[in-house]
Amino acid sequence: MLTVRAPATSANLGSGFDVFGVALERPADVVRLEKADRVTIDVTGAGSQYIPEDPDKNTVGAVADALDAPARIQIDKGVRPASGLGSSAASAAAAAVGLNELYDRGYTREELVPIAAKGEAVVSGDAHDDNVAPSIMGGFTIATDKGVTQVDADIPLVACLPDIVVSTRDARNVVPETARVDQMVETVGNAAALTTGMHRDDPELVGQGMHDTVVTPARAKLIDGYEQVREAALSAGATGVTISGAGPTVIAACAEEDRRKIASTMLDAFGERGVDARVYQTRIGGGAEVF
Ligand SMILES: Nc1ncnc2c1ncn2[C@@H]1O[C@H](COP(=O)(O)OP(=O)(O)OP(=O)(O)O)[C@@H](O)[C@H]1O
Ligand SMILES: N[C@@H](CCO)C(=O)O
Repeated sequence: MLTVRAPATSANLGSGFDVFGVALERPADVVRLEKADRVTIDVTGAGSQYIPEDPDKNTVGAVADALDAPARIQIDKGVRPASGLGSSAASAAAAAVGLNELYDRGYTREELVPIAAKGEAVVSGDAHDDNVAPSIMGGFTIATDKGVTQVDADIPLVACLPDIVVSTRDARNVVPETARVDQMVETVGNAAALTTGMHRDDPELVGQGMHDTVVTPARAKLIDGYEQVREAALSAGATGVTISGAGPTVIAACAEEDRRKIASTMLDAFGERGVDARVYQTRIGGGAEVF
């Protein structure tokens, strides 16, 4: 029996749509795996009532298939599904890391990323690497079709999850099909600033680089109160605010000393719109751990 803790993640970070991701120190999924003749899945914890236990419909089933590694898999969800915090990816990442070890398959962490992404294809129709990469490798990741570049980074973050459900599938349907050249120029500048900020552990530069005028405004319409929460976080000292993954979580980068105030301000701003929310005071953390 193996136990794996795989962290929640935040993909996109504004300027890095479908490319950037960070591992969060908390929350996380905890997955227990044991060799078996066939794949069985039990799910408990946050939002478990909405998560299928059928191996053909759960992200971990696709990973077990890809690794030819049947197992009894118990998932304790720390990350609510359809949250924008890489819920489905955290389970897939934990299964990939755990089954690789349980069956001694010998893949490196980077090689496990496309295997875990097969789980993401089950739920969103596309195999994105931008959540599974940081959940497996930790830190800040740049996932492209050439592979994954990983940097250990230390940036304080606030992730505020409203009681709204936005599925990745729905959020992808509102992504514009085209962008103007001036928006492309701005995005390149922001993505470069963010990447440099991650190398320097600089929350100002990371926050500046989270600005995005292409995908985020289209998706913000799916999140009641997004603009108010963003404004509130910025006025409380956040260096940058954007939608986490496909939403509805709103994520803010900040200096350590402002984190608590930003967290309560974001909760209040959702509350003023009549939207219940919960908040995680977190930071960029490590990848999946095996116990
Ligand atoms: N192991 C799993 N954990 C969580 N959700 C799962 C799992 N397996 C299948 N699902 C399904 O995946 C869907 C949630 O995935 P989705 O990609 O929409 O959200 P997310 O992973 O929280 O967000 P994002 O990818 O935007 O960060 C739900 O329909 C859920 O039932
Ligand atoms: N990059 C993906 C992350 C969610 O899987 C998106 O924003 O749609």
